[in-house]
Amino acid sequence: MDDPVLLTGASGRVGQAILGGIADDYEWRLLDREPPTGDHPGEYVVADITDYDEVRAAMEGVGAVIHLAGDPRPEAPWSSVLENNIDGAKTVYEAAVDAGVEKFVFASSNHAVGAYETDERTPEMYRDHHELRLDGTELPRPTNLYGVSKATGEVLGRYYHDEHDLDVVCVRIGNLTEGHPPIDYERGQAMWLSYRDCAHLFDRCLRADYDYEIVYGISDNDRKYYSIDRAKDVLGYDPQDNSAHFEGEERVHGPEA
Ligand SMILES: NC(=O)C1=CN([C@@H]2O[C@H](COP(=O)(O)OP(=O)(O)OC[C@H]3O[C@@H](n4cnc5c(N)ncnc54)[C@H](O)[C@@H]3O)[C@@H](O)[C@H]2O)C=CC1
Ligand SMILES: O=C1O[C@H](COP(=O)(O)O)[C@@H](O)[C@H](O)[C@H]1O
Repeated sequence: MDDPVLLTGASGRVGQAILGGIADDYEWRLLDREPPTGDHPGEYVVADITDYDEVRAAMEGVGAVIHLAGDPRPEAPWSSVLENNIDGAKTVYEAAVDAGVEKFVFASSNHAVGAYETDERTPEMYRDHHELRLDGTELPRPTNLYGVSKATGEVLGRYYHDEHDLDVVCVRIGNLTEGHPPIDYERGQAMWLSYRDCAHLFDRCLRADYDYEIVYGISDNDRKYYSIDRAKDVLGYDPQDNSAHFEGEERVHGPEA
C-alpha cells in the first residue's frame, strides 16, 4: 500500500494499538475529532466524521481506510450511535467511494452478535471445552443499540461493496485489553484481542486481497466462541497471543501482549 492510509478514531484505544505496532509501515493520515495529545506519525486531521466535506478533504489521495471513529460504549444511547456510528460510518464510506479508495476496513464489534450468548449457552460457551463457533456467516443478533449500529455499519459496507466496488472487511473486534486478558471475566478472556494481535490483524486487512468479508478479531484464545479461521484463510492472520497463557495479572508466556 503506497498511498496514505486514513485512520479514523486514531486517538482512541484501537487506533493506538494499531499505531503501536505498525506506525512505521505506512504513510498515515490520522483523523479524530479530538486534537493530538503527543507525537504521532504522519498528518493529523481534526475533523468530525459526520461532516462530509471535512472527511472528503481528508480522503484525497488515500488508498485505504481503517474506520474506527465512533461511540464505542455498549450502553450508548440511540442519539449518539445514530449520529456517530451510523451516519458517521455512512459518511466515511461515501467519501471513500467518491475519492476512489480501494480498501475499507470497518471496526465492527462482538456486540453485533451478542444475543447468541443465550442464558442456555452461558457461561459454558465461554469455556474451552465448548464447541460453538460463530464464523461471520451468521446473521447479526445485537444485544444493544450500539450493536445495532455496528451491524448497520457492516450492512453499509455490503452496499458500498456491491454497488460501488469498494473492497470491505468488517472486523468484529472482541475485547481489546493491553498487557493481559481481562481478569475474572470469562467472556472477556474468550474474546480477548491483544494489542500486538490487533496491530497485526489490521496490517493484514491492509495487505490482503478480498471482496467483502466479516471476520472476528480475537487472539488465538483456548477459550473461544468466535472462529478465526476466516481471518487466517482470507487475511493471513497469524495471532501470537492466547488468554490461556495468563493467570490473573501474571504473564506466563510471550512478550508484550
Ligand atoms: N476497544 C474495544 O475493545 C472494541 C472497539 N470496537 C470498535 O472500535 C472502534 C474504536 O474503539 P475504541 O478505540 O475502543 O474507542 P475510543 O473511544 O477509545 O476511540 C474512538 C475515537 O473516535 C473518536 N470519535 C468518536 N466520534 C467521532 C466523530 N464523530 N468524529 C471523529 N472522531 C470521533 C474519539 O475522539 C476517539 O478518539 C469503535 O468503533 C468501537 O466500536 C469494537 C469492539 C471492541
Ligand atoms: O464493542 C466493544 O466491545 C468491548 C468488549 O465488550 P464488553 O461487553 O466485554 O465490555 C468493549 O469493551 C468496548 O468498549 C466496545 O466498544
